[in-house]
Amino acid sequence: MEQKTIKKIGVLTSGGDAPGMNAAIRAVVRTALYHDVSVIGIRKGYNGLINGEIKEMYSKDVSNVMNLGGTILHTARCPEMMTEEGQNKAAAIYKILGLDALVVIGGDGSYRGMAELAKRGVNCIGIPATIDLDMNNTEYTIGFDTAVNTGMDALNKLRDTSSSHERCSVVEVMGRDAGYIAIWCGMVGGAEDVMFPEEKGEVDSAKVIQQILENRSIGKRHNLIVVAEGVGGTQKLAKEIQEITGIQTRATILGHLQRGGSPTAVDRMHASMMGYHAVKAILAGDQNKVVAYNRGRYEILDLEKALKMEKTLDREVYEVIKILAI
Ligand SMILES: Nc1ncnc2c1ncn2[C@@H]1O[C@H](COP(=O)(O)OP(=O)(O)OP(=O)(O)O)[C@@H](O)[C@H]1O
Ligand SMILES: O=P(O)(O)OC[C@H]1O[C@](O)(CO)[C@@H](O)[C@@H]1O
Ligand SMILES: [Mg+2]
Repeated sequence: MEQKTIKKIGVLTSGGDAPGMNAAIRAVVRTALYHDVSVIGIRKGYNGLINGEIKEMYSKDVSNVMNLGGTILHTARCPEMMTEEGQNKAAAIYKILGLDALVVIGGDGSYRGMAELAKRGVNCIGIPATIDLDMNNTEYTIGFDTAVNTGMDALNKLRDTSSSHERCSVVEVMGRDAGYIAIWCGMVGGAEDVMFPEEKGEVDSAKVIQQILENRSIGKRHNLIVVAEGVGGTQKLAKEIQEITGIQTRATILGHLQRGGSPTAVDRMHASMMGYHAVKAILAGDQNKVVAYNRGRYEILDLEKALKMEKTLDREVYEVIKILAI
């Protein structure tokens, strides 16, 4: 079959913003322009596609963005894209714009949106970007490293004050459905315990309180507990710890702080390489693929297969956190 010449592609960012998205946009735009392919930037994720909020992008549009958090294309959660009507509209606009491919930079939900578009004749290429790291087909997602470094920095600061007052500090990090940020922050911040959504029935405040008391009995003068957003009840847990143990306890919810900030070198590197590989895949004639990073290499996987892959949170890290916390 004769390969179609690629002349014009679209790019959008979708779901929660993630530090490094701008570096990925830059790489997509500049790799495409280098190969004489024009690029249409679509604003506010799938919303912008449905409403035709677009702008042609030139090299200068991605100058000085590598170091910026957030996304210069803006992003959104788009309820309309969850409906057939919205999906049909998005696919129709893609065709009206005369795009040969659409690069979607986003998380697992954004990939599910891509699968709907693929069914309607849109050639989608995904770049994994979410601070949550909860994508089954790739060992890395853009934004995770920056978010964990932000969490670590906060834990360092909270350690200063909680050790000075000999208090317990309960810190809530992001992750509604996934505990990767919590587990990593727990390890690199030296927490005594971590509560994460994948524990399901096992999330147990009595166990955490028991651990705090044991650690105090062996001479620890302060405590640091990390809770993932998906577990919730952080304020309540802090109150319970204080009431039962008599130890002054403070709760801190880091919230959206973890989504912002200048991307780390790790995020800039992955974003640049993934953006480059996405465009190279389009030029090679690939249809409905995603870029992934596994076993130290960048890969191009089938979108359908990628969505069916499974990944489980590595509990070994959690076990090590517990061993190192004594
Ligand atoms: N099943 C689906 N069908 C069609 N579109 C979807 C589907 N799931 C999600 N989307 C679209 O993708 C958008 C982004 O998804 P979501 O809000 O889950 O964020 P994400 O891409 O997983 O990123 P993050 O988790 O980092 O915020 C949704 O707002 C919606 O427009
Ligand atoms: O910004 P929103 O829409 O409140 O979403 C928050 C969610 O987004 C994430 O930050 C991922 O982007 C999750 O960790 C969090 O649960
Ligand atoms: Mg997600």
